[in-house]
Amino acid sequence: MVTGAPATMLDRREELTPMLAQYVDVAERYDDAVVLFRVGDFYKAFCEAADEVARICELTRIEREDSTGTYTACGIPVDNAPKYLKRLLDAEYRVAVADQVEDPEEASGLVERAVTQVLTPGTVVEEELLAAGSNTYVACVATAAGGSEKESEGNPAYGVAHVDVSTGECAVTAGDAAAVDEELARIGPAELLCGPGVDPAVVDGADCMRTERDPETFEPDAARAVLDRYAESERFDAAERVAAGALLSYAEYTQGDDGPLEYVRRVRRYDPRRSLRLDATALRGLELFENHVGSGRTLFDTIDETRSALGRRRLRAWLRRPLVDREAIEARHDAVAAFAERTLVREDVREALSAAYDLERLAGRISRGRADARDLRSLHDTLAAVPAIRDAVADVEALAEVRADLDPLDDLRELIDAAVVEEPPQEITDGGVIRAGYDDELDEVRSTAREGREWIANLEERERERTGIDNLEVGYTQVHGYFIEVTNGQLDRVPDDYTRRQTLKNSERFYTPELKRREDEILGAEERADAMEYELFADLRDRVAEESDRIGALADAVARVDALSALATAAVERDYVRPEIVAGADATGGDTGDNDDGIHLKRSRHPVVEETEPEFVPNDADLPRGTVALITGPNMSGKSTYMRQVALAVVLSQAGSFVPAETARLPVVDRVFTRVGASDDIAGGESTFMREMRELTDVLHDATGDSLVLLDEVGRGTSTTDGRAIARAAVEFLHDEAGATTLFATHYHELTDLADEHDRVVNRHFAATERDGEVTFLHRIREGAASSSYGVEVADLAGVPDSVVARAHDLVAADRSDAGDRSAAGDDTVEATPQRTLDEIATNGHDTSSPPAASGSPRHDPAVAGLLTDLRDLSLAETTPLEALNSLHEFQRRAEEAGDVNRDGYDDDGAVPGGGGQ
Ligand SMILES: Nc1ncnc2c1ncn2[C@@H]1O[C@H](COP(=O)(O)OP(=O)(O)OP(=O)(O)O)[C@@H](O)[C@H]1O
Repeated sequence: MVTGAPATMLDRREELTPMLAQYVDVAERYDDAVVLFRVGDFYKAFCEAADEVARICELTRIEREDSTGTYTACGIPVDNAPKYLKRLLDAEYRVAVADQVEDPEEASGLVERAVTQVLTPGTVVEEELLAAGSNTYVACVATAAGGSEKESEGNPAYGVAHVDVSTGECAVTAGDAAAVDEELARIGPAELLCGPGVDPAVVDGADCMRTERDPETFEPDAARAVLDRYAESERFDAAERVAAGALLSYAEYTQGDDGPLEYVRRVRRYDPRRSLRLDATALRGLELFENHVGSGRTLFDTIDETRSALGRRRLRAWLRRPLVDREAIEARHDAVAAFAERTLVREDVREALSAAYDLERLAGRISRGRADARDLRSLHDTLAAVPAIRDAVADVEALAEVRADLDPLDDLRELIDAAVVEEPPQEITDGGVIRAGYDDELDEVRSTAREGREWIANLEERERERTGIDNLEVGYTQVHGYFIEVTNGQLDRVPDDYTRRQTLKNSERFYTPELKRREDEILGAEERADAMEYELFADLRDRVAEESDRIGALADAVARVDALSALATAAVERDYVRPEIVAGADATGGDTGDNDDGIHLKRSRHPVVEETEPEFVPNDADLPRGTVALITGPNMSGKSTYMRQVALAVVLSQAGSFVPAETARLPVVDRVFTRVGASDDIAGGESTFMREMRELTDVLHDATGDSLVLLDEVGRGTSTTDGRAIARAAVEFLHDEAGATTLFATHYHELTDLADEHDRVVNRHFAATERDGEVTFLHRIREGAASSSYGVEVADLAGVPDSVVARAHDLVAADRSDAGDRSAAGDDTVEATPQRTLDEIATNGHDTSSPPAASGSPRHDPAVAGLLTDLRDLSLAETTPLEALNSLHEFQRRAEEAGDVNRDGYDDDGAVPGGGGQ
């Protein structure tokens, strides 16, 4: 990274021109950033920095020459800066913008320049660089003592703070290492600061830019001094104080170090346990906001019917932190129901919301003194939309609370309307912003200018009359100002009071003393009017900024209305039902009633899959509290989808939404745990199995009787024996110790006998049918355990060569009949299902010419048994196609050796490398 002052300039510092010396001074002070230096209409970088900026922004470098020699420069046009700034931020650069801080025309000598802001990925405020519907956060993790000593007894080890500099939202919490990981996953910061003493492993999961700060800003006293400017420091834990203080000091630094950020109006302290806990694994596994496979659609995309950026951010926050307070959940359901039942109210509100601008970010720009006249007009237009929203919800009792908060701020709206013209220009320094009638003095100055212009407009006619020169003309040029033009033929009629101004080929231009006086008057008046307008505007902006608390409260209400009406729209359009929240259930520790307080869904659907699956099959879920449901069934039969849809119903319900089902009775869950397939892709440096075990550890440590646990094929990353043992032990623990409601999808059919020994373990399975040799998945959940997994059929569907499929069928059939023998002998109990067994399916429609299994057949040979075990244990997820072929080749060889092979009919294409004895 090329930051700070270019080395080549430092080397010859004494020789630099004053401007470049100024550049080097600034660049030295901001040595962690690339400095963009305002020169005329460009932001410039020089020497090495110029090379880097040119490379990243794809701009041309130019060679400059001055008295001190040649150097390279690169300029970003000021008018088009955001586009290039974005590229620099994307390349993980911090950008210090050094602006001219005095008027170049008034400067004597070198114009003074200073860094007015430091742009970083987490602290940008430029509208063009921000995603409208999501927040951009910078977060900070710090220890209580700023790293100089270990945290004091009993207090949480880490503080985690985050701030959105564009809206001023700032919050802080504290917790242990696991809580930090979970919070960072929920916050999803664009940039992260870490205090000294923070174990790097703690913040390992955050995938964002890291920013180094001076360790001094994490000193408890220094941090407290900063936090004091924003909040009552005593309210916070020691670690929270350090995290919030250091973070706000960084936020101030990025905004030009002008002192406290007015628009950070409060520092909210929160307890993550007051919301449904979803850690990084759950957020990913349930695909709430990210989905890298399949359709790429997420739950949020599916239900996002918001009309404003404000509402979109709110809905996102609701989904990220669903509630655990039953009353609060029901209050949201009441409001959503009210909107859902009243189509007209909903439509009126949504139409009015469409006119709303992003109040939070407008308020931020106004407080920062960055708002232009158009921003104030946008605020006006948004305020003007509020009465319509209020009127629409007037008679709806469930919306009374939010209605009360919808203060249209009439005084502010009227003030802006009286002051600012309807369509103001972008620039606030060139006049044309303030309405006539707003300020007497301005009106007078303007009328002086107007009268002057009128006097000039009539001058031509008056002078023609006075001089008798018929073709005399009055005109104006930028350079020479007003003039009276007389053609050469008429020059002898020019009166004495005309003074020559300019000679042209066929004419002369003159002025009179009165014309000169008027001209000065007009120009002076216009200049004064512009300056007065700017002052009046800045004053108006300050007055509006003083109301930022009220604007903030209104923004909050508008965001709520938008999110609630969006949830209602999603519910109506997608046929969701209001969940009944089970009495007595309250994950905050309230009484948890009787056995009936579990999850009960009738004909539930997966909200995202049903959008793309034209014939989605709804399924019931009846899971009394503490039930452990073992779900078996073929691959691709719908197990994962089912488990996720149950969890999504819970998440949606607690976020305040209705749920995709015919009826729903749901408890309040404290935490959703997942160990589902998605993490396989992101195992990173760890083995898949290690990752799986880590996730399982979290579940087993933290799940409670109020938790919902989804486990998908736990144990498959290791050998069958170990995997099965781990899976069984985990189920027993969840049932006996944690008491968590659990959905456990597994291919270990042996586990299904757990239902015989444990009260709350139940077996469910997904069935498939077979017609004309083809397997059809019914996607329907049934009582009992599945008999087999149809993995071979799925291999067939996926296009595995016929010979391999046929051979696999044979091997499975052999293994099955083997198991059947054992089962008959009483050493393996598999609950039978009404479905046909795989053996039947496998041998029906495929030319499996292996001999029928019988006691004493070669399959009982230890060599064959070993072969079968190895075949089963082969982890396909971790095997490359080439390795698979080699393994297959090896299996064939061993099978042949065992003398139990009938390869006729399997060798059609002889595709095995090395020939395998063909
Ligand atoms: N209820 C349903 N109705 C219609 N289609 C469904 C249903 N459930 C799942 N599907 C479809 O079946 C496919 C497989 O589903 P899913 O991934 O849930 O199966 P699975 O049993 O978990 O498979 P595996 O054991 O291989 O992980 C999905 O892509 C989905 O499109």
